[in-house]
Amino acid sequence: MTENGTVRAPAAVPVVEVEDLTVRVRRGSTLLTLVEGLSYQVAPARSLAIVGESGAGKSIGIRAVLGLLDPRRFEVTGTVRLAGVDLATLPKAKRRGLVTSVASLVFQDPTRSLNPTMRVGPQIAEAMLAGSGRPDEAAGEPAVGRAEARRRSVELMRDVGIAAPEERYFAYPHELSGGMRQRIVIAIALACQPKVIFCDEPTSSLDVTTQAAIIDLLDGLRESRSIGTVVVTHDLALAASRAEQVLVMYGGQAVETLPAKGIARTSRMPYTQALIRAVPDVGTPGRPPRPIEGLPPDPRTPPPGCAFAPRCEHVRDDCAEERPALVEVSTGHSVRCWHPVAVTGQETTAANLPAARQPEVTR
Ligand SMILES: Nc1ncnc2c1ncn2[C@@H]1O[C@H](COP(=O)(O)OP(=O)(O)OP(=O)(O)O)[C@@H](O)[C@H]1O
Repeated sequence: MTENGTVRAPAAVPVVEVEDLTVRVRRGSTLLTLVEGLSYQVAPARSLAIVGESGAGKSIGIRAVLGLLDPRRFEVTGTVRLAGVDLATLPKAKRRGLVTSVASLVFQDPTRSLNPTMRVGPQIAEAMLAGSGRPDEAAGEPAVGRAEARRRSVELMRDVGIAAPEERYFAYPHELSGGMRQRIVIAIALACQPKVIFCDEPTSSLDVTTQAAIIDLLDGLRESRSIGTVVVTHDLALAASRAEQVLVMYGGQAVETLPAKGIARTSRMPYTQALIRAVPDVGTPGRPPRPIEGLPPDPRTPPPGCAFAPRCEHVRDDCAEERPALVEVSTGHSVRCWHPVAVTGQETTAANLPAARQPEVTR
């Protein structure tokens, strides 16, 4: 209740909340850390892009959230809440059901997600008929029957921009273009009426025009169906132009998280700035992209201090000594860096950070 007596609408429950997610893989008698202390949340109809070079831990991170990693090989710790439910509080059997009813995953390569021997429409209907694809059951209504699943699948095909869906329902995947196949994959992802869709490089196997069309489609669905999206991508330009919040990963950790708007001006982490400089800027032909020199850290030999220090052009002696913590520098903007860089290229002293949030010393 507010001071003038009006009732304030409750804040929407995030569709996904990840807290302190750490993933280790067993290698012989040792455990290698692939993702460490990852935290983020996404509200309904909001979008987060997770960006970073190959091997940063983006894909392993989302697979861990969705419980897709083999527990015999991977050790996953931390908290994952989907639509407000902490997965750890559910018995194993119910956990899978909740994940599949709340979250969907769209992979990079649609040909690998689709069954090549099955017509595309029935693949959507199958997803709907699977246990999680019975949205009416929760409301006490009967489960979807085959005829209804087929009718809804045709509707979904239309919703994802497939023309003449009644005919294409019977097409095999190889009879469709790459963009059409990815639309089918998105229709399958929608079949369970998810609250959040995770997309792992959803457009990198497609040509540029089709990429834009697929991203437009995902944006439209996010708004019209109030679905949260988490998009994993190498493409910082894509992330910055289409997501609301960007989380930059390096060496298995979040190194900067910030609003996407104006990221080129607002970023404070030298790694994010290096990623921005590596993007070809078609608007300024005189300024060629600058690839980041050197290689990301190997999880077998993690550096003792800041993981980016060996490649950072702003590195100082103390950077390689201890690992910096992720520190909030303004609302919605956190940086893991001992000497965050200001927009002008000048380094910010730790004294410029809020006193209670000085980078912690973690050994
Ligand atoms: N199945 C696996 N078993 C063991 N280690 C793995 C496995 N999959 C990935 N890794 C390791 O985990 C780390 C993170 O990989 P991940 O695929 O999450 O990176 P990424 O940021 O998604 O990169 P890319 O964009 O190339 O997919 C890498 O060091 C990788 O070698």
